[in-house]
Amino acid sequence: METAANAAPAAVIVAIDGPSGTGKSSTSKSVAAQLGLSYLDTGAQYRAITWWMVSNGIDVTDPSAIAAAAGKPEIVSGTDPSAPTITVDGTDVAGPIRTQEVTSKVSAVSAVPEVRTRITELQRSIAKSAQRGIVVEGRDIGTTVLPDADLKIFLTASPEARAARRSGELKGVDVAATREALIKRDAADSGRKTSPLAKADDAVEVDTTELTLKQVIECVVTLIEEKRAAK
Ligand SMILES: Nc1ncnc2c1ncn2[C@@H]1O[C@H](COP(=O)(O)OP(=O)(O)O)[C@@H](O)[C@H]1O
Ligand SMILES: Nc1ccn([C@@H]2O[C@H](COP(=O)(O)OP(=O)(O)O)[C@@H](O)[C@H]2O)c(=O)n1
Repeated sequence: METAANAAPAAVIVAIDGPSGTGKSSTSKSVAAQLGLSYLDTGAQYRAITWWMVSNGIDVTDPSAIAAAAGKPEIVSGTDPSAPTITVDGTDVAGPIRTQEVTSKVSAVSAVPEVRTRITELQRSIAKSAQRGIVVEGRDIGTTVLPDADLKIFLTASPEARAARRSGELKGVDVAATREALIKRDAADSGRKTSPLAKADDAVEVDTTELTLKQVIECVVTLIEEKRAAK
């Protein structure tokens, strides 16, 4: 039998939200790997359902067509932070979900309430089954998906820093065009009626503009360790 002295630490649920390019994915993966937690990229799930809609000829400018199809694809997320996976109906879509086409259409699909209800249920069930705890990153995790999370972080950074980071990844893509596309997507994600991108009242805001990725990771690990110690 385990005693209090050698018992495994209690499962910890961490929500990391914020706009594109603030460092959510890199921070969440690294923190989860360091602390032995699971990891869930909820943006990848919205991208996956968008990829399926586009691939199946659904008109993504028509919310009723999106709503009618929202229950059809089966989306499965692998939660190992060192090798996260995403499949749709058994097909690995990790590459196709990152195309410009999917990126430009994902905000319209993710704004449809039927899509959000379905994906939110999936996210809650994944978080519940993570025995050691999980880091979940997205836009509405602290506000809507996991309002009882042990720790909520809201990452921000200037549009210039975010655009420079993103265009550094997408080789050859212009920084100014990337900045405009990011600002447009932020506005759509923040302005939608159902669970918009927003900071939860009890989230810790971290501005990453002037921080290195290593500093952001250290900051989040420290906050989690403080929460665990207080549990
Ligand atoms: N603090 C930081 N300083 C510099 N580059 C960063 C920082 N945080 C993340 N990056 C880089 O910016 C890019 C976008 O980061 P990512 O974690 O994918 O952001 P998000 O998930 O919020 O969109 C990646 O190439 C990542 O390595
Ligand atoms: N919890 C979430 C996560 C993502 N999303 C949507 O999914 C899109 C892609 O999210 P992402 O995290 O992959 O975006 P990037 O930060 O990689 O650019 C966002 O622009 C939102 O429209 C959402 O609505 N809710």
